Amino acid sequence: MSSRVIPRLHVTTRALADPGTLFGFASRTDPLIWMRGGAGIVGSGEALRLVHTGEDRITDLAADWQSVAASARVDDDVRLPGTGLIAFGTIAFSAASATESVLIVPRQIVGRSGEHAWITEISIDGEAYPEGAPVRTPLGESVTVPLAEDADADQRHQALVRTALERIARGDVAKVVLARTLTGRLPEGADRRRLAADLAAAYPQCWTYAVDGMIGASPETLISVRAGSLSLRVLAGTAARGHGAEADQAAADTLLESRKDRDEHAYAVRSALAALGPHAAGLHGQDSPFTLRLPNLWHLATDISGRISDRASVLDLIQALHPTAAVGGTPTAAAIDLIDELEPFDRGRYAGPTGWVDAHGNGDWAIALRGAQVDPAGDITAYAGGGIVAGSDPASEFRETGIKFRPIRDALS
Ligand SMILES: C=C(O[C@H]1C=CC=C(C(=O)O)[C@@H]1O)C(=O)O
Repeated sequence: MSSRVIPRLHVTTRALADPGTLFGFASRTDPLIWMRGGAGIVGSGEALRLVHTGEDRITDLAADWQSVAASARVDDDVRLPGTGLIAFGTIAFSAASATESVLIVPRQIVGRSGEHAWITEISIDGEAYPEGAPVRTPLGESVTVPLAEDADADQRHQALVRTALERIARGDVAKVVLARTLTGRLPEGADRRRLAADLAAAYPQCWTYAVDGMIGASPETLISVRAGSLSLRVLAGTAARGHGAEADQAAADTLLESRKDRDEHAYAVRSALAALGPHAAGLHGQDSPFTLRLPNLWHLATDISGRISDRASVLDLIQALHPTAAVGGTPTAAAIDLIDELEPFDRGRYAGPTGWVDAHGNGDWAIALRGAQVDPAGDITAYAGGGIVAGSDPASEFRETGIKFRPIRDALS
């Protein structure tokens, strides 16, 4: 499906005195946010929206973006990651999804990184240039929204996991990631920035994202690109935090020694390395995973970095990587077929790529986990899943999804 005609954008970035926290510069109803540890970018307004669906959604967005970048006039006084022409993106997990994959160029972006802060203004060529100072509005109150699940959600998820285990035993797949949903509704007028701000406060080590209603705090870096270098953090394998320091350390140690979790993790690392191989040189990661501590859980994690060998942009690398076995499975095509067969819902942007891209093909993208899609009317669908491999236990898998819902549940309570 194709986007509309590409307009010529005029982009100006200039340095800004310390703007304080950034959330207040985003729009209340449709915030564009990408933050981690107090640094990041927030956008308001919409200069351009590129939209695609289907099998070629990522390559089509990448091609459109190249045209936008090639024709834009950019005056960038700051020249840091996140300055100049930027689009925020959220991409549907599945080629079969009815949900749109989008790149959105805001009218205004306010950003900060360390000591530096900046404002970027974007106009469509020929238009009067937008005026000066960024406008911050106070964040609305947190809201309490119960997220509902069906009475038999536990039994249903366990039945799915058992079916997946049968298919694994039969040799159809070695790993498949299965998810479930919770639903709720934001009260009218609720400030969506508040949800993102609460997630960022509770999970400062995660990427807090908000793009086209997809809002969450993801620990998993799908891919970061900076001037020819790439890096990513692969996560797969999960354990609940223990109560008390000793039990907590024991939980991490058990996770690190768990054969089942190590297998689950290895599939995800292998799929990322295989996807990046044709585009990268000097790829390296740890020989064995480390345990990543988050407020709600432990993950097995591997950091990978390398150099881009073929001038691929961050969007090209997303096309190569998505879906990794952290959210799809192994082998990829058979796992995606199994997900389509077993999960009774369209994943939308859940487990899809979300992040930002600049005019040079740099950017940071996470896998859209630990979040929810909030539609314009306020309907919320939250998603969480887990990797199933030989040896997975259906009851534990259900509990694991419960732990992964905590960020969004807590932010709404
Ligand atoms: C699929 C999810 O998490 C993935 C990322 C980290 C650990 C995972 C796991 O242990 O199953 C999943 O692969 C999710 O949060 O919905």
